[in-house]
Amino acid sequence: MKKSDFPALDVFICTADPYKEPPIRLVSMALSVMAYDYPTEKISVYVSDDGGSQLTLFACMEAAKFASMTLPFCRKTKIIDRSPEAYLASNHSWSSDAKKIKIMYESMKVRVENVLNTGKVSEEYITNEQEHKAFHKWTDGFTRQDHSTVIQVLLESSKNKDITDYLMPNLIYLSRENSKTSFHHFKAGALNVLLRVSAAMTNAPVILTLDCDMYSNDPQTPLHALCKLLDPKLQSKIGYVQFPQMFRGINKNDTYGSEYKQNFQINPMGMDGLLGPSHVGTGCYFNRRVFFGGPSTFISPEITEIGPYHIVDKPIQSQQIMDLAHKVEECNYENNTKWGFKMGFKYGSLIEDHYTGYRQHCEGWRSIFCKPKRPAFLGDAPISLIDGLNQGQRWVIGMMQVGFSKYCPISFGTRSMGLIMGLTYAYYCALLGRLIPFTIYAFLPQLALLNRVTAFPKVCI
Ligand SMILES: O=c1ccn([C@@H]2O[C@H](COP(=O)(O)OP(=O)(O)O[C@H]3O[C@H](CO)[C@@H](O)[C@H](O)[C@H]3O)[C@@H](O)[C@H]2O)c(=O)[nH]1
Ligand SMILES: [Mn+2]
Repeated sequence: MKKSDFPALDVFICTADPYKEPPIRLVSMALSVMAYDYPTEKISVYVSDDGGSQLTLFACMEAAKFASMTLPFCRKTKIIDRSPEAYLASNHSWSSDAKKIKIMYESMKVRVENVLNTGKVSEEYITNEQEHKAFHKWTDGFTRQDHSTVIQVLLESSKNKDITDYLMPNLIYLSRENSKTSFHHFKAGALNVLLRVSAAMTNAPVILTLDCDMYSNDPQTPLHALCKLLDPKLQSKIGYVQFPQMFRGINKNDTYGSEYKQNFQINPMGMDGLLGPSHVGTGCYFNRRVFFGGPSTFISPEITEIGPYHIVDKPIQSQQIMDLAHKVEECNYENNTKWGFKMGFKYGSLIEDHYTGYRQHCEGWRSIFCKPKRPAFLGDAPISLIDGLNQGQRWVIGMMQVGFSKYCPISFGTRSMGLIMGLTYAYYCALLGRLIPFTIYAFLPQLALLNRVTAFPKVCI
């Protein structure tokens, strides 16, 4: 396949709180994707900010400026670590260009962290009229739960060039409209807004979804994914290509079991022999069509321009495109539509990723597991006990919501996907069953000890 025939790629990065998810990490994530070994003008990065924070917008603006220096550097030196944070921490030769990048990165980091510490973007950091206008949207009444839309195009591929006069990717910041009176459906809601806004602006046939607490660890990843996604024998049925979630910074013994090797690496290998791995929320390349009904039952969205077959033929910032993007993003837009139920990411479970992948398998889609030797993405796992427990609790409740819904894997799943695949998903719902032996195990030894009863068989030596 010629490079010019590569499909366009829309990348979604979700963030929700600048204090829990440091914006400098988000910057690394965005830069590592913008520097993919892929035709730059075909990449569009959308950052969804559910925190509605000007601090996050500021970090994205810094990323856009920094990119015009680092993208040519990455192209020239062909370094593998494209996340500046990972590159600067690695062992490599310090050419004068690398030293310059280091100085620039560090001063950017100081600015981003200063803004975070003071809680606002001070005048000295605002460099032009356009930025001024963008930050003016944060009026007094602007709160995280109640605010109007912010869509800010920070880089436009057809206009912005890097310092070597080379095209840049698109970079768009988006904070969806939020109101106390309408329900926002957490990350699933954010992803559905991203699906519609990106359809209005670029409508790439391939979508990559990412969490902000990670970075791309291999610039060849889109090529690995596309080899599978565009396989001519299976293409019409492949919904997504899932990479495993892998982590950095976990201590040697993984004290809190945060690596979840079984869920992220072992089970998907087995499922790959059936209809394919479940979706794990991040590091996943989707065929855009998978969000609009099964492979042979296309569901058309309420506006044809946001359907998967529409070709965008106007510049991103043209009035018509911006009007459409604002319209499909409003918080009441989904009322009386099929979004979240028949279309897009599915609502109804705390683990929208697992549930959406499951429903797509039921609709007849296949998925593929892709685990190259070098981890494609590296993320942060919860490292404190409380965070680990909270995450586990959320996952178990989410699985239970699927198990007790009308789409229960044992009844609905086995009918739609076959017995084994249905049981594979049922296994996840049954995780709650562990509650009983775990609780007994937590209390029984202590009770036995206090009552001087032997709970375990005696060892005969
Ligand atoms: O209202 C919200 C809440 C969360 N997020 C984002 O969703 C992602 C995941 O949230 P996190 O709190 O990090 O949850 P984890 O349990 O660590 O995430 C795992 O589990 C989630 C639910 O199954 C998946 O969505 C994730 O991809 C998967 O990594 C983060 O990037 C958040 O910024 C939003 O965009 N909006
Ligand atoms: Mn996370």
